[in-house]
Amino acid sequence: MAVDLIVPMKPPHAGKSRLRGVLGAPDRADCHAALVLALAEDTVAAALATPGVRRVVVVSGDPAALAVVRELGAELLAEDAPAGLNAALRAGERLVRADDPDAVVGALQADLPALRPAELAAATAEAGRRRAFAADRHGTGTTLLLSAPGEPLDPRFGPDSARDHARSGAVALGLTAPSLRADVDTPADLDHARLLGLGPRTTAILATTCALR
Ligand SMILES: Nc1nc2c(ncn2[C@@H]2O[C@H](COP(=O)(O)OP(=O)(O)OP(=O)(O)O)[C@@H](O)[C@H]2O)c(=O)[nH]1
Ligand SMILES: C=C(OP(=O)(O)O)C(=O)O
Repeated sequence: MAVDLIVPMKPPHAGKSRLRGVLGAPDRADCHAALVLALAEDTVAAALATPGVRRVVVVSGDPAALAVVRELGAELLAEDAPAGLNAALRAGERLVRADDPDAVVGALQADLPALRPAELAAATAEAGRRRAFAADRHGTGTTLLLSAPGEPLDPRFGPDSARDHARSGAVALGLTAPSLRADVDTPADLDHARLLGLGPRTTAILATTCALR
């Protein structure tokens, strides 16, 4: 069954605060924003390359970031005023359901730079027609939430979202899929994703533009 994915993305200079200073000198805000954008680009590129993924809609309030992911082939939904992650996801869900009320809608985090299309495809296959989620490698956060066909996504991202998605009735996916579970919030997460194999854009930022400190 085809899946329409919503990818929420804060303006790169504002997002991923726990990674601030990991690149360049501590005051290199441009390095930080470039890294956050590269994480999202690699995530979006992998999602677009995944069999069974029909649409990838990026929701953001940052026009420059949206222009970059449009080049990759993503659709865009501009966020007028920041209303939070779950509100951004619900806006994306309304957009895709207007075209196909029976769609399977998914929320995919924008910080999965090691994501492999085969692992994302395996996750959607395991979900089948059930509302389901993939917890992050720590077991506390959520990297992917899928709706049942035509049913509400009901996103509950935030602290301990894996617990909240399970309590709300979503099925916890059991597949290993390490690249799908490797979201990057901290320098340790970035090291972990490097071991799995980063996508080309994040690799380039680390290698050329802003060397690791
Ligand atoms: N469009 C949109 N995306 C959001 C919003 N809040 C968070 N996100 C995105 O949701 C995803 C998960 O959020 P977090 O992992 O907490 O990322 P973050 O807020 O950038 O990170 P920290 O500053 O370290 O907490 C990231 O891809 C964010 O860019 C929001 O208000 N709007
Ligand atoms: C908001 C979330 O992301 P993170 O844990 O990466 O901050 C979440 O997992 O629900």
